Amino acid sequence: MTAPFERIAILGIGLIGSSLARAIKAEGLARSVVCADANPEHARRAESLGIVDAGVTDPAEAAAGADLVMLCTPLGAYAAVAEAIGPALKPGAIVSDVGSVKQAAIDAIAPHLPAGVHLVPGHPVAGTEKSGPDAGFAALFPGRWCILTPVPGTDEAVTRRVADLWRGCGMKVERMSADHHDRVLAITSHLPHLIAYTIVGTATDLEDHLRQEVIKYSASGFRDFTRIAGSDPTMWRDVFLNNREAVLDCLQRFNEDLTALQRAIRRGEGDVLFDLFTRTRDIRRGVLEAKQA
Ligand SMILES: NC(=O)C1=CN([C@@H]2O[C@H](COP(=O)(O)OP(=O)(O)OC[C@H]3O[C@@H](n4cnc5c(N)ncnc54)[C@H](O)[C@@H]3O)[C@@H](O)[C@H]2O)C=CC1
Ligand SMILES: O=C(O)C(=O)Cc1ccc(O)cc1
Repeated sequence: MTAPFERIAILGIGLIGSSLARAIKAEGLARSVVCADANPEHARRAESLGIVDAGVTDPAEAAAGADLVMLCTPLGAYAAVAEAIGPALKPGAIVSDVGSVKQAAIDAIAPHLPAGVHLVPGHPVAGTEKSGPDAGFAALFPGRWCILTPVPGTDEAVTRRVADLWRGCGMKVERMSADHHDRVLAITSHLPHLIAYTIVGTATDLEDHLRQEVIKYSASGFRDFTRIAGSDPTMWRDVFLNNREAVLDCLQRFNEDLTALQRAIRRGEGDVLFDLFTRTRDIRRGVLEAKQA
């Protein structure tokens, strides 16, 4: 059977890039997979793991001749990477990405693409708190959602090729506007990370003797927060800088709700707490049911 792609170039071979490379190899989705990474050790490591056919540091070298170029770097590197690869892209090439914010991704990439090159932004909503090429695994994707945010007017056949790539990795694919994606992810992913960073930071700032106790008696609730707060600082700095408005909007609502809870506790309004906790428990049950479906 012929592979759907001749040559896929993955730019940034960290957690997501290397997971994708592994899945492409495992499922035979391309005849060759190459990567470029600004960190030469990551490019070499990907080669020695056998998950790419060649690993280089120059993104233009990797992108030259590729029919699909997938940006898998932190969002803050997108504009420079897109500028570097623009002149090397072959006519008809598809440029896509995996970034956690979509409107900023489009704004950073689109101006650097020559006419005749297609842009299909995407976001596999699957990940972990780990980073780098050794952290990746092909089983990251099956059963999870991948959201594509093509701009109106994008060639339907091209969008379908990218959707089929992610389906080939085992993902379910959905399409929406970049703006809608960014609002949804602000509340479901970005705010939870901000809260985890904050609570772990607050615990760290406690006086010395209390901090030791926090680590020693860390119950599972706090441990879960430390997992999320252990996520890559560069990646998450870039997420917040690139989804500023939607995150600030969620944060505003969150602060108001937190203040209401604070008042209920101060006033001893147990019914307010009980009602909220009952509603949130129903949501948790719904999440578990959706996972099993
Ligand atoms: N970590 C996660 O759970 C998820 C991350 N994403 C998105 O995937 C992208 C990558 O994230 P991860 O794989 O987690 O990060 P990572 O830190 O594991 O990998 C990023 C890779 O990009 C390389 N890199 C950095 N700047 C570069 C540049 N200018 N040129 C070439 N390579 C460069 C780094 O050396 C590293 O190997 C981000 O845009 C993030 O928003 C999407 C879904 C889940
Ligand atoms: O590790 C976790 O709990 C995550 O939430 C992973 C994750 C991080 C960023 C994304 O854009 C998508 C998924």
